Amino acid sequence: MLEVADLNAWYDESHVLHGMKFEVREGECVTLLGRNGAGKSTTLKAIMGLVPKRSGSIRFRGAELIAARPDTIGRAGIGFCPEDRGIFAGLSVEENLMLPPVVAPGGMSVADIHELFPNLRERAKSPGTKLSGGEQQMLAIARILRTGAKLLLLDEPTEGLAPVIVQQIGHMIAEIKRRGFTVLLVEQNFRFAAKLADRHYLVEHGQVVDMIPAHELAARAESLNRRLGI
Ligand SMILES: Nc1ncnc2c1ncn2[C@@H]1O[C@H](COP(=O)(O)OP(=O)(O)OP(=O)(O)O)[C@@H](O)[C@H]1O
Repeated sequence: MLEVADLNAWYDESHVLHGMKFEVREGECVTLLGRNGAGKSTTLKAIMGLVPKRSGSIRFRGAELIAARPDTIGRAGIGFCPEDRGIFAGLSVEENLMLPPVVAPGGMSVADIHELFPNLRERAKSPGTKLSGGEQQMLAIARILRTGAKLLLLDEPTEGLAPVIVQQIGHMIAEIKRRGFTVLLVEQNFRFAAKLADRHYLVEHGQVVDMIPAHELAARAESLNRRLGI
């Protein structure tokens, strides 16, 4: 579904991604793991066309997106949930939910979203400012599901959340996957990622240095923890 090859990215003079290469198949949940500053968030931004300069190849469902603008990339069916979640504080939950345009058929209905995220139904009229971190995260994911995007890029969805909320987010991502969405997840919380993902890519210094299928994770956990600095 998504094939990234020889992806380079720069912030002004700073060369941050050095030939990233990985793929995500339809229906998979795949993670990018790595230490702080390894280039995981930049990889998601580069896929969305949100870095000042990038080169290489990003193929999504066969179409080359390396030269495409962010709006074209969104309309192609890729939804991005940034680390800061991007909730508009002055808008209600309902307004935030309805904000992104529908890009393709097959998105979830508001009723389906409310079934999956009951908190959002209860908080429909609340302003974005009144939401907890967990509710903001749910809203940020939920509003992508409405658009018909089939590939979700999630940047550290568990960051700063209490363990019980992290567990809820985990159940939601598993359910999203069960419903046929494909997920590319950036995570520092290795335990969380381990339960959800089919495969993991280890990122160091802007490159993929290893790929670990879920079934090899237990056997390789010790060396992986060392490399992640856990
Ligand atoms: N807007 C920016 N301008 C300049 N340099 C940046 C910018 N954003 C990130 N960087 C640099 O790019 C490198 C990769 O950062 P990135 O955020 O992609 O890493 P990461 O693996 O996601 O880590 P983290 O978990 O800390 O976000 C780091 O050296 C970082 O300082």
